[in-house]
Amino acid sequence: MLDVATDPGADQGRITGETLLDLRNITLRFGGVEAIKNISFDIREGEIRAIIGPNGAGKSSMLNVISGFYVPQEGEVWFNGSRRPPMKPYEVARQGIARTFQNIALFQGMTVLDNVMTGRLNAMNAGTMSQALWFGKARREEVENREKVERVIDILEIQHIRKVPVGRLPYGLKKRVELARALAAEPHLLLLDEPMAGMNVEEKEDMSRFILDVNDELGTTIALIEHDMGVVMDLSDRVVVMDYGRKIGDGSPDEVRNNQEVIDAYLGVSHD
Ligand SMILES: Nc1ncnc2c1ncn2[C@@H]1O[C@H](COP(=O)(O)OP(=O)(O)OP(=O)(O)O)[C@@H](O)[C@H]1O
Repeated sequence: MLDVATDPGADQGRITGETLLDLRNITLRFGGVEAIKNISFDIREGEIRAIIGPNGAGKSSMLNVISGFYVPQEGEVWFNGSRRPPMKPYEVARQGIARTFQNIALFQGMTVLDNVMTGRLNAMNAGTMSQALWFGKARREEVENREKVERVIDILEIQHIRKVPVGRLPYGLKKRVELARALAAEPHLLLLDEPMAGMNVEEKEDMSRFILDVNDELGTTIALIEHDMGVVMDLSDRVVVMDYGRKIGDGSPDEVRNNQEVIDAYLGVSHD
């Protein structure tokens, strides 16, 4: 049994598990620009991990390394205890890493339910022929897919809009549908790129609550980039801070809040 006092993953009274993702000495360059400079940090099973830093710090680049959109020139990515070879983003997704984007990327003309169902495409295995004939494995899979999608719809409280085309929804709800679609894939690790960007206070509160519910009820490990410091400090178990491609802080929200280099580079400047 895990012990809060002795378990290395216990931060601020919350127990998190073994290392799920381990980034070791990652360096990423775009021509002459070094977007990530020799950065190492890990993400533990079950935690909410924030990546913060001023504009241009390299946060999105880091998320893109994790999701396989960029392959770093140097360093190693370890996932679930194995070193990950260079992979295409769809292969990374199959390994159980899902993401949302800064700008909403949904099918605007399709209903909420259909959009969320597209999140399960990777998980569908039955052959085209049996799907066409609608029997056996394909039928069982369809029922199972619907059940999983319904659970996500339930947790994110979007039942009332399931038949509504996404294009007709307000911004905050669209972001929630995007979260639902990523979750429909049942990821081990969910990457959220600025999930609160462009939201009003009420929408941010809702989204924070849903992120906590997802982490709590589905046990999903979450890594997120976020600019709103109040949200970051409230939600996260641990925070990594980047500045000009370097890591300048890493620890609990309290540790990061009191780190002088972080205060100088970021918090002290724009978030007094
Ligand atoms: N595809 C690319 N080609 C060339 N340079 C890039 C590319 N993507 C990012 N960069 C550069 O890498 C650096 C880090 O950018 P990145 O977008 O990762 O920062 P960020 O912390 O996510 O910034 P923001 O908070 O503004 O989104 C910047 O100097 C940026 O101009």
